[in-house]
Amino acid sequence: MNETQPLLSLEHVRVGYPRLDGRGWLPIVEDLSLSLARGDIACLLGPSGCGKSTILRAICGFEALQEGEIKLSGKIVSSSRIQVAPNLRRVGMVFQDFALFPHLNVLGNVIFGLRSLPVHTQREVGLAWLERVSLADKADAYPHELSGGQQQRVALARAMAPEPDLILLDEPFSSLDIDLRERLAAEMRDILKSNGVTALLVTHDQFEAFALADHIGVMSQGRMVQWDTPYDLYHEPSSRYVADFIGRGVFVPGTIQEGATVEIELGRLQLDNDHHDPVGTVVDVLLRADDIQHDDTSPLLATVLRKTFRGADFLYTLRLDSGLELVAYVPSHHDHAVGEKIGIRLGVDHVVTFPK
Ligand SMILES: Nc1ncnc2c1ncn2[C@@H]1O[C@H](COP(=O)(O)OP(=O)(O)OP(=O)(O)O)[C@@H](O)[C@H]1O
Repeated sequence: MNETQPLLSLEHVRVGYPRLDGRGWLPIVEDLSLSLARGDIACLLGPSGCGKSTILRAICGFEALQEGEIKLSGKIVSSSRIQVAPNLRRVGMVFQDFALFPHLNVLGNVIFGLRSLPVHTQREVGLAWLERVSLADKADAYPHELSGGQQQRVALARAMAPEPDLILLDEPFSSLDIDLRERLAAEMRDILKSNGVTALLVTHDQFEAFALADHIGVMSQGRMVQWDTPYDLYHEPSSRYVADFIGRGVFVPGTIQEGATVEIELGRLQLDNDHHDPVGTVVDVLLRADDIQHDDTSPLLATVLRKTFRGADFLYTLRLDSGLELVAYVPSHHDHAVGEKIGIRLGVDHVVTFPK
């Protein structure tokens, strides 16, 4: 096994579905490349219909490629000419609806993919997996007797028991309530990491992606627009699309000034050393909700236009006298009324600009 070789790589992959009128193909995934190291957890994030599930299906071997290649451990498993059967790929899949077998008990579900092993080994492996997902006491229960979160963990154990090289998870938490989702996302990361499993997950919930993934790929209309760590995706979005899609924020106009700074209505901000726009260039500056801080002593006042209670904080939408609108996370004990003026100041750590 070559340790430096990616476990999964997609190179210029193109997938389409036949058009209903029979005239050619409807392009769904276009020129998509990505690579995943052994033990990494990655997440595809993007709006509904951008082709995330189609990519998972292509990696599993359920969809053929029109162009490009998919390699697992360096070996081509899909191309326009090669299509290795799904059951020979050593890829496990957890679907959105878990798809547990209702007539099998929990242990029966988990050992479903182990039929080539002796019966006592199947049982041993199955029980060990139930232990890992904290469901050892539910081995004899049937799926309908379990909560959504428990069913989800059975589905995960079932997919992991045959020790696939790669596990694919298609919106595994989408049918669960929000508290459970957050907890399970963290649990899932621990289970995957402690077992050294490589995983690719699809979601359209960015917080789920942040909680789980080492790398996130943001997609738009079948293309990968940025493949990065969660931190860099948030702090260094490469396009307006990504900046808009990830986190809350607004774009405010600014002008590049001497000394690698940018002047915006709220003050002057220091740019990174690698910023090369000439002085006088008009740009848009990304101001995240966490770049605006509430400060009662600040002379800079903004009117509260809207507020959303989020538990620990409020998301305030604010308007300056000039009409410029901003968003700000403010600790929730600062409970100001809509229409009230509050003091704010800039607390930008890393300035991101985009061409106007
Ligand atoms: N079997 C199919 N035949 C024709 N079109 C399909 C088929 N499956 C999916 N599509 C279309 O392909 C596009 C991408 O679908 P896909 O399920 O990959 O998107 P997604 O990003 O996973 O969306 P969501 O987040 O809503 O699940 C959609 O426009 C969908 O209607």
